[in-house]
Amino acid sequence: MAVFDRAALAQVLKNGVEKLDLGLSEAQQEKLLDYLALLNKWNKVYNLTAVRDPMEMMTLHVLDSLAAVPAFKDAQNVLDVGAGGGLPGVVLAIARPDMKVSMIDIVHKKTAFLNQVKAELELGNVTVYTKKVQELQVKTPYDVITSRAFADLSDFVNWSGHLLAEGGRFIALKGTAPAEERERLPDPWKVNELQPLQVPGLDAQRHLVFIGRV
Ligand SMILES: C[S@@+](CC[C@H](N)C(=O)[O-])C[C@H]1O[C@@H](n2cnc3c(N)ncnc32)[C@H](O)[C@@H]1O
Repeated sequence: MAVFDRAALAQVLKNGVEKLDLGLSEAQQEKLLDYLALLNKWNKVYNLTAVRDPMEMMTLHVLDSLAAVPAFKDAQNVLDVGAGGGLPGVVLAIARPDMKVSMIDIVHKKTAFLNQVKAELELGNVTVYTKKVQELQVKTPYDVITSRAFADLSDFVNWSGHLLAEGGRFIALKGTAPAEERERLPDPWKVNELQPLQVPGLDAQRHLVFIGRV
């Protein structure tokens, strides 16, 4: 089993943060490492991700989510749908402590983990829900709703559209984002932008799909 080499992981994180020009403090980078340590520990029992090697988790999960952070520049109140082990929600919450981040998942053991992360890392900007997103009702709608590896784009907007504020937008983190999936969005939704992402240390396609009301 691969060991959790914190010093080596810290170096890869530092290089990635510099490449992405995110300007995260040392304290934020330490929190990201603490999160990875928790994900690695709980994964052995809770099966939160199929990725088992901490160094792969750093690139495939943490840096992958960090690459999306600049897209949330103007966001104040974000929902991560199907957050699973906290990707991208926990990473966003650490990178942007000024932004409220809610995460929702139907699987109780995943949200138990997210609540544990919230408590241990003292993430006061995080809220966790255990239910189907279709059943979530909130007083204040979200200005950005995001997801990563969640569902087909049509299901994503159909199931969570009632939670998006007027003038808000969806940001889906996707691998290739096939044109066919982008083109058959139901009314009133349309893709406004498809932005390729470069994840440090990852030689694979990544895209952000921005969706808004027509
Ligand atoms: C493939 S995982 C992705 C997890 C995480 N976003 C990531 O990138 O690692 C999809 C997650 O969506 C959750 N999910 C599926 N249907 C859902 C629904 N209707 N409402 C909320 N969560 C849902 C699943 O339990 C699962 O944790």
